[in-house]
Amino acid sequence: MNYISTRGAAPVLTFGEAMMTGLARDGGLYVPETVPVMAKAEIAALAGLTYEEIAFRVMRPFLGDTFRDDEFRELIAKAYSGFGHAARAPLVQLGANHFLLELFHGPTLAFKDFAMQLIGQMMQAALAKTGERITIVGATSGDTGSAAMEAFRGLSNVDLFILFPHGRVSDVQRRQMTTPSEANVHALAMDGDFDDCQARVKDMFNDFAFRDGVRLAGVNSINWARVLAQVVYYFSSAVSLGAPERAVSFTVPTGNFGDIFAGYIARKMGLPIEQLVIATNHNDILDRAMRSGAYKTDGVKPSISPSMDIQVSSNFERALFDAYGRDGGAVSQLMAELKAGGFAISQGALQMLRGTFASGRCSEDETIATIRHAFATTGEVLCPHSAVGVKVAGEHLGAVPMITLATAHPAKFPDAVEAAMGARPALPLRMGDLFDRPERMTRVPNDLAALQAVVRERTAR
Ligand SMILES: Cc1ncc(COP(=O)(O)O)c(C=O)c1O
Ligand SMILES: N[C@@H](CCOP(=O)(O)O)C(=O)O
Repeated sequence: MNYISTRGAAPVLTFGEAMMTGLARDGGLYVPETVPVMAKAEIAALAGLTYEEIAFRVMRPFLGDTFRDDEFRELIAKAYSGFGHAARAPLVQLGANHFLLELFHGPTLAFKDFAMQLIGQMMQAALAKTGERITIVGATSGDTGSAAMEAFRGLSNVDLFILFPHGRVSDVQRRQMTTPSEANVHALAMDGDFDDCQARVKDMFNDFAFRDGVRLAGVNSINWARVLAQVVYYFSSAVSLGAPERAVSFTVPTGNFGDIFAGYIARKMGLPIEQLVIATNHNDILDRAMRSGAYKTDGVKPSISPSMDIQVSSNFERALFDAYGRDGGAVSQLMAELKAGGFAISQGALQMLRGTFASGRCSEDETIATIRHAFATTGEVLCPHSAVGVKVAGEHLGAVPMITLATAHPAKFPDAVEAAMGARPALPLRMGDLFDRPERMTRVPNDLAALQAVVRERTAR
């Protein structure tokens, strides 16, 4: 299985190489050259299997010979052993034909744990074979960072730096990143918004002297392995509702487009998905682009669903690559225009995107109202991101079951939940002392050279 860049000018890599490389050297994102298709009988055979076994069967065809089968099974087992629910990703019913996929039972209470716990295991296994030491730099609007800290803290061959927008993540998210005491993890509170953090991470990858000097790797969803691990729960939830005999639809709270792109891959693999609905908060660039055909940034607006406060939606590039007939030159041109503020999607590409994704947006007031309504009618306490999904899903219900992804635990965002319900959800017992632990973080400017200096200084030995 080969991996190629969305900009068409980087070396073709294996799965293992793409995982350790992160951003392609031409600035693009790696995607599989071809997507393996599962036969209907193979999908049907997933029903009733453990989450771990489904994960093995769904991901195995993408891996080539990076891991032996027994080794990969063991990595999967270790990755999900710390989850607080036997089903890993349980479904609960919200309405007649509407289900919620709870993706927040991992160690840091967000869907990021599904991929981050596995990539942590896979990277450790790969590094143990080569004896290498790497530096991971990641950008976060709150959840990727905490999940990465949990997955990589204490490892002797990894230094992890997480850039988060200062003052724009919830207190729980910040503390999840600033309270790990292990010396190999570093929380950097940067001036700016998430888009700035993500842009600086990509700048570091595009500075080859720096990149090669510190042996830079990435665990944002620029890393294909992150997207791949997220494909699994589309399969596990769909088969439990009758796929492949019965089609299902998904609504996905969306920011960086990684999670919904995983759904797109599941559909290409043969999973019968009727609708794939993008749900945005008031940072609605994706919804606007789908409606108007113009992808134009207009500044990140803080919201009560802060993890989705994103305008430059990294993985949209992967969808554009397919929408433009896998023309890397065309994608490079669009990304150059994006740096200057935006681009117009061609008619042909727009037609493909509209045929593939539906979309909707949810205002701040609607988010609050949805949390309140879901609790009153079902007893389910939604986090604000999941509420964005539930509200938009409500506009797309049809004959087939709709599955809305619940991407984080409500206790990560107690202020929004309290505003809706008048009560603050409690953190799980194992995290009960989060607010008593000492914090450790470094304030950094939105400046590439200054950030590189911090990374170099702390990785020098
Ligand atoms: C809680 C939560 N919901 C939704 C999203 C959006 O996911 P994606 O960036 O994959 O679109 C994020 C951030 O990624 C998140 O942390
Ligand atoms: N919402 C994310 C933003 C980064 O997304 P990623 O999937 O590319 O890592 C976060 O919580 O950090």
